[in-house]
Amino acid sequence: MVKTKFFVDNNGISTFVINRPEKRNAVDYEVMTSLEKAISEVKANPHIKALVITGAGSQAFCSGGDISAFHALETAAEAESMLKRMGRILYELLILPKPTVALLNGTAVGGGCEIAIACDFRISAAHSEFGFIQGDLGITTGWGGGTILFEKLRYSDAMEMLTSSQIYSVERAKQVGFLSYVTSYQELAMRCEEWLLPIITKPSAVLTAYKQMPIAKWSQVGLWERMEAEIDHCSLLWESEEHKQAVNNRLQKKA
Ligand SMILES: CC[C@H](C(=O)O)C(=O)SCCNC(=O)CCNC(=O)[C@H](O)C(C)(C)COP(=O)(O)OP(=O)(O)OC[C@H]1O[C@@H](n2cnc3c(N)ncnc32)[C@H](O)[C@@H]1OP(=O)(O)O
Repeated sequence: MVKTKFFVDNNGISTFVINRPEKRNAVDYEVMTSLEKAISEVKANPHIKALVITGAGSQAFCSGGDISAFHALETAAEAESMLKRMGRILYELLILPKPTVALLNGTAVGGGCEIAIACDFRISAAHSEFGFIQGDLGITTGWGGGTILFEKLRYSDAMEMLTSSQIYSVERAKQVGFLSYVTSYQELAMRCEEWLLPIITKPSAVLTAYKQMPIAKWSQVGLWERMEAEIDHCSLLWESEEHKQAVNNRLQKKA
């Protein structure tokens, strides 16, 4: 089964699907490569007006990094190589000069929440749940998502989401500003198109000019450099006994 899908509809709305429902749409190196290519295509193709990222099935949007693929990374240097690769992909997603939507078809945890916060908008099915669970694994966010969250949510709400590692319902996630809109799973795709149509019918130059406003600010405040610092912190914690134990516990649960 192909791990990702990418297609463009007649309105110029492109959709990237993480197609690993059997692994709750976990991100491995192949998914990273496909997402990198999709973002480049959206950026370069003038006929593409927007990018929607979603997951296959109804159980998960994305469960973050693929534990089976990444648990072999032992040293800080090995971890940093993976984390920085995905961190750069999420930075390119963040600064993409076209509207981006995380279409939350189900649960998003760990790096799944980091992908979601890198998008302009988050539209969720009513049953989805969200959690920056990295803290429970003895690490921090490691794809730059914590740094981005502090840019998009109120300080105290971002700090609570990150440090508590709690699982948020759609109601609580909407209340803290993590979600843009909530609808039924059945109407998710239709509501997403309704959301985007009044935006993508504006001239591309208008949309690009608006996106350049936060991009300029992020450049001035060194957002990428701050994301790199987050990645460095996560890399160092990757070697901790707490992280190793948490991952082994998770893998043993599977066994
Ligand atoms: C900086 C990013 C950072 C990193 O890269 O380390 C992270 O993303 S850290 C966070 C890593 N992710 C997790 O720890 C999430 C682990 N998964 C879960 O908590 C649950 O699976 C959940 C809540 C996403 C869904 O729960 P549900 O009960 O619906 O499913 P199961 O737990 O029974 O899992 C079904 C099936 O999927 C496999 N699975 C789920 N998540 C992952 C994952 N992240 N990597 C690899 N595989 C995953 C799970 O092992 C089961 O497979 P099976 O072969 O059927 O046992």
